[in-house]
Amino acid sequence: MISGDGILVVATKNAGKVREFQHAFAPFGLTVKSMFDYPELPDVVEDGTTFAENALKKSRQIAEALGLPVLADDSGLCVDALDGRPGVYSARYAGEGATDKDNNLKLLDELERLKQGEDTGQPLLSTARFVCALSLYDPSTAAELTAEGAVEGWITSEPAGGGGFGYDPLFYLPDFEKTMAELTLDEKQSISHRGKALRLLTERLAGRPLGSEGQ
Ligand SMILES: O=c1nc[nH]c2c1ncn2[C@H]1C[C@H](O)[C@@H](COP(=O)(O)OP(=O)(O)OP(=O)(O)O)O1
Ligand SMILES: [Mg+2]
Repeated sequence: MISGDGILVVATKNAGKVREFQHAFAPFGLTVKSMFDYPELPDVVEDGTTFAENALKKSRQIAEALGLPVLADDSGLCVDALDGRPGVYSARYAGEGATDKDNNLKLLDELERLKQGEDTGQPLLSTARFVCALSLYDPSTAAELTAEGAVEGWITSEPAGGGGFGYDPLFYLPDFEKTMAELTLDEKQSISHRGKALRLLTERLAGRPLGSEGQ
């Protein structure tokens, strides 16, 4: 068990992530708490150069502050036509404090600009992938468990869907003929970067329980 009392703390201030983690952990009888439940804790500065580095920084800082095992997620969108940007800067692509809408507008603007005004009549602008790094850190042993997942898709100039969060309305999945924002929570979890990383993490957790190093 992760914390023994049916509570799992996730070091996030993203309501969309909280919803997805709650959905994923409900079948395990775990209630998810997030940084919305601990407003007194200071923000973690995400100055790592990789998703994994930032995820560890978030899980370790919050776990040490609370004295509990903590899960953190660092994720983002890597767009091929932009050489992998915005990547680890996805949340602040349009600047510090940017909203999802600001970031989506900036992404479409940059990709349209690359076409230099040429109208191809083609809504799919570039291949892209969502990447998610998870870190579960146990402050009592300093043990860290990690997992990464990715999902491939296309950036579309025709946003669609009211589900999900972040760049989901612009992320088109050819197999579904839908954007990520048009999927249900279950569907998104079954194919998403976060869903894949979570399944890997829970497999690794089962194989090597936290708090019992060396087994
Ligand atoms: O499933 C996703 N669907 C759409 N967009 C997504 C997804 N997963 C990450 N993203 C985007 C949102 C944000 O622009 C950035 C994450 O940044 P990231 O720093 O990991 O999260 P955050 O600052 O929103 O919350 P927090 O750090 O408190 O967990 O990538
Ligand atoms: Mg963040």
